[in-house]
Amino acid sequence: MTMGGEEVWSRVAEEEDSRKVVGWQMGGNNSTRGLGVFGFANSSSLPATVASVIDAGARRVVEKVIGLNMAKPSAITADLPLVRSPVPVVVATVSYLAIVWVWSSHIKRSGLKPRVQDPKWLQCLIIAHNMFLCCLSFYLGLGILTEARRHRYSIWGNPSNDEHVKMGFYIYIFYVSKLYEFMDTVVMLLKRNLRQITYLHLYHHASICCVWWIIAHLCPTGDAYFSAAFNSWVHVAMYLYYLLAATIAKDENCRRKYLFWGKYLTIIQMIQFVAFIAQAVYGLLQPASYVKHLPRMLFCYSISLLAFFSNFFVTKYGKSSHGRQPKRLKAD
Ligand SMILES: CC(C)(COP(=O)(O)OP(=O)(O)OC[C@H]1O[C@@H](n2cnc3c(N)ncnc32)[C@H](O)[C@@H]1OP(=O)(O)O)[C@@H](O)C(=O)NCCC(=O)NCCSC(=O)CC(=O)O
Repeated sequence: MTMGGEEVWSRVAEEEDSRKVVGWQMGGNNSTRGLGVFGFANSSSLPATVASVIDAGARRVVEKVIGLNMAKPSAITADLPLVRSPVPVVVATVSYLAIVWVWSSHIKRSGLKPRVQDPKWLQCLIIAHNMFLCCLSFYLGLGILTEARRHRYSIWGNPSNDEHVKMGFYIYIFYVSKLYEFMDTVVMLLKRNLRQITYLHLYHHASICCVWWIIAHLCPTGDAYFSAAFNSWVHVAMYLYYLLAATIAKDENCRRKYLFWGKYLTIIQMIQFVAFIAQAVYGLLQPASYVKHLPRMLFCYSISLLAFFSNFFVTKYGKSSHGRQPKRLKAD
């Protein structure tokens, strides 16, 4: 029996499709994953091969290291851009670190000093960026608390619930905003403020979006509300601080007068991490209350951030009473 031309083409297309599907499906066993990779290699699509390897690798890390079950994504966010697969967040994070490394090395090598006066366009950019994040954080902080109240959430111990669609939407936006926050580092680089690009800053910015990808992907409701709401309100204050810092005159008296509260802001940030640690301990003691193994991740992550911020606090505010680093003397 012979096949007609159309039938042959549809067979070929089906095989091609199934090879791609195998490449993206990570629920299968090791041999099917391998097949997926070879499938892409055969169709000579290098980016797709790389993407499938990243996808498989990231899911494996989350499953093996954190112990989460990646086979059960949340129905609310399963098909939303930047959540469906870990590839965008991994690529964005690696590119972010690479760009920061190249750009800051260039600043160092060229001997460029921090700007004494920002040009107008940079001032406008920084003001717009901080205003945007301050308003977005306010919107998210208010929206998440309103939803939590509507669904009668307790402070902790709220299981994930795919019927809380609006809460899932807020957590999704919160996750995407963590990717946008890479702009903070761009601001530091444009100002050539290398003193601000610390291990704390890079660790925080590079890891937080991966942590929130996991939450947005698996459980964007229930107890996720607590950290998202708390952090949003902290960020309202933080971006107000940066907004003020970017608009006031750069002399020491002005900073002392208007930015003295930066120290208290850092303390509030540390209280925030202590609250997350307490929430994680509660989750570890009540394992049925949220997603299994997630409290363990939250615990380790919050401890690491608390350690970084404690070090920042001692370094920045320990030596001087008003919390400024040594003044810059020369213009670039
Ligand atoms: C007081 C803090 C909020 C900020 O500490 P800093 O050392 O950065 O503060 P600073 O006084 O030097 O900041 C003033 C300088 O920042 C510039 N600036 C303005 N807008 C900015 C922005 N969006 N991002 C980065 N810098 C910005 C100003 O123009 C000014 O430059 P110039 O000096 O030239 O005039 C602190 O508590 C803190 O967060 N420290 C960690 C540093 C960090 O990376 N924070 C953000 C992510 S951590 C985070 O977000 C944790 C959390 O989730 O709570």
